[in-house]
Amino acid sequence: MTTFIPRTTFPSQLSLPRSYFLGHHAAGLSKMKTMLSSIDLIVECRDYRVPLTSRNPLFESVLAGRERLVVYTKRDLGSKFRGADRTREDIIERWHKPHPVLFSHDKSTRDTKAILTTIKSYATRSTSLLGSRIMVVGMPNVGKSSLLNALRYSGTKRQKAASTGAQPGVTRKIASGVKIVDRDAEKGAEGVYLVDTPGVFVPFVPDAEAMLKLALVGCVKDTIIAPVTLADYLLFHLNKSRHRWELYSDYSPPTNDIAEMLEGMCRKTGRLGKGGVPDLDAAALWFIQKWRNGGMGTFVLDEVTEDGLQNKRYENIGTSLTQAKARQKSERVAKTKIRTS
Ligand SMILES: Nc1nc2c(ncn2[C@@H]2O[C@H](COP(=O)(O)OP(=O)(O)OP(=O)(O)O)[C@@H](O)[C@H]2O)c(=O)[nH]1
Repeated sequence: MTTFIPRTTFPSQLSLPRSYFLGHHAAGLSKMKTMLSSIDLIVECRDYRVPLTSRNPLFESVLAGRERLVVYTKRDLGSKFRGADRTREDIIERWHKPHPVLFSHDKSTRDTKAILTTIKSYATRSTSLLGSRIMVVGMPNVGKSSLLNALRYSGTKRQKAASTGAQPGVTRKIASGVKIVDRDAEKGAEGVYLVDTPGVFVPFVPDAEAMLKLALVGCVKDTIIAPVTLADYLLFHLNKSRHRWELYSDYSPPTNDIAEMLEGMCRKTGRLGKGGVPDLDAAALWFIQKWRNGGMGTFVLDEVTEDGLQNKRYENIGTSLTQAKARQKSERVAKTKIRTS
């Protein structure tokens, strides 16, 4: 029997779109900027599975000058159980020292309480008689509204106030503040309000693999990148992960060939078109969704190393739409040259 050797690199994707900076992202960001003077703290959400790639430098440049608390969301999807990946979390904490960072699973009372306690400690420094206002920002679909709902329930026992959804772009406008801590007249403490904002994508993603990661975790609509390409990228990671191929062993033998795996999946799950032809796109979407829901292993897509964040800071990430357009144009020209040479 031949030994299966997983791929160590993913084929380069020259024609992959690298931008998803929509009108409501730009509008939301400029509105956030105008609101800064009334905000005491920014809670910036990043996805636990892509702690480096889901950092949006726009939040640091456009929303500079406010205290910031970084929360790594969807911890349950990147870590087998709470505390299982303590080393990784220690490294992430060191990236941000001396500032605190927190990790969250929106269904974990313990995680939510820890975030609420930290937020309250910032809120006590506010001198406003109207209470303290906190703005939650982050890439699309990273879990901002879910965090808001969890904090509201934990702090006030009130039911959810923000809509959530599996695709990005559910929140399109900046809402008015939602109360997450009631006013306490006896202690003389004013209420704490959380302002939900629309997810904002980076104007330009420097490398194609970063775009694949962001699409896989759901920051980009599923119509932007071909599902089979995305499923192939997931298979690449699955084969490299500690789970290896056990998680898809119902559908195919260990493989680096996405068509072979998806065909097996189509046959097993009945995703067949006319004449029994496997519907690879449908199977690819199902496979991706299953992973996003935690049913295809929990692992992270970014490599977490001590100098990871430091190295990322110097990467040429586009910070303006003009820059993004210029980069896209030069890439188009380069591609045309390759095609015609
Ligand atoms: N497993 C898991 N899923 C989560 C968690 N937090 C949020 N989600 C799910 O992720 C999806 C996106 O959550 P939202 O709260 O709508 O994300 P958002 O950042 O507000 O999205 P935008 O409207 O695009 O800005 C939803 O399907 C949530 O149920 C988490 O901690 N764990």
